[in-house]
Amino acid sequence: MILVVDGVEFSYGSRPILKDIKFCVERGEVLAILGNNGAGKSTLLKCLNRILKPRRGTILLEDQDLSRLSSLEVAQRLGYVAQHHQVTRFTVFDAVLLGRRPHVKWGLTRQDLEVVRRVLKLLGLEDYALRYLDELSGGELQKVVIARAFAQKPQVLLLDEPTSNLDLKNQLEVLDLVRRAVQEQKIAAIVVLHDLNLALRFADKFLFLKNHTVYACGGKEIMTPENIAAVYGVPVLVEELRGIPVVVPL
Ligand SMILES: Nc1ncnc2c1ncn2[C@@H]1O[C@H](COP(=O)(O)OP(=O)(O)OP(=O)(O)O)[C@@H](O)[C@H]1O
Repeated sequence: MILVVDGVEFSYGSRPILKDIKFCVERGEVLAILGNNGAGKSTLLKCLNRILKPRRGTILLEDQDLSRLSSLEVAQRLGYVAQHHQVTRFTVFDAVLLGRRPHVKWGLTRQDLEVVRRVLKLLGLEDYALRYLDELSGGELQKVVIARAFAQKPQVLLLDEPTSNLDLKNQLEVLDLVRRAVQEQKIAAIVVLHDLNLALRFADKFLFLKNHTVYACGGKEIMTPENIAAVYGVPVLVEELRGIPVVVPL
């Protein structure tokens, strides 16, 4: 297991948001975190990246207690893409280069620049390298922050709604790149998604959050009409279309 979460609890002030959260992720796996607006998905990702400190519970990253790692180790090993992005007057190249910062010792190496070039190419951003972030569209910016997380070469990618600003082609491309990176580099990705069909297409494992806790966690077998209706309050059909399961609201 690359990540084991056991009994995590978190409150904003006296308001409990996460209770007894338990799940694990293996190398080579993409886990989709699913649930209603306000269910606590982003809060959970922030606990996993140590932006927030759980009140209780343990998070093990490759058998090491996350709370005992240095900030540098956290930055080297966990790549986090937030739901909202700050726009700075950086070029795309420099913004992606920032992903290498946790790995830089004395100065940038040729290898760091090469990683950035490769990632820009992978995401189809080569022609944007010298453009400024505040001159990009929402979708272009989203690809840049994903590129930065890729350049970081983390052990676990934590992506909060990475496709929310992307058109259909880019949604499929970006999630396919995440999936390939996870398989090829034997890392893991934990992705918050609202689109159940994208989740079914790209994730290996699914975690439903409901009433502050894990309602269900497992493989495709948990993506049943009963579970989806219970979590989202919407009756649905789950049918196979050319071998791909598709969720259709009724
Ligand atoms: N900084 C904060 N202070 C207090 N409450 C917060 C804070 N951030 C989030 N919350 C509350 O915690 C709950 C969970 O929020 P969170 O953003 O984790 O939900 P989410 O499942 O990611 O939602 P969405 O799907 O809408 O993005 C919500 O009720 C939200 O209002």
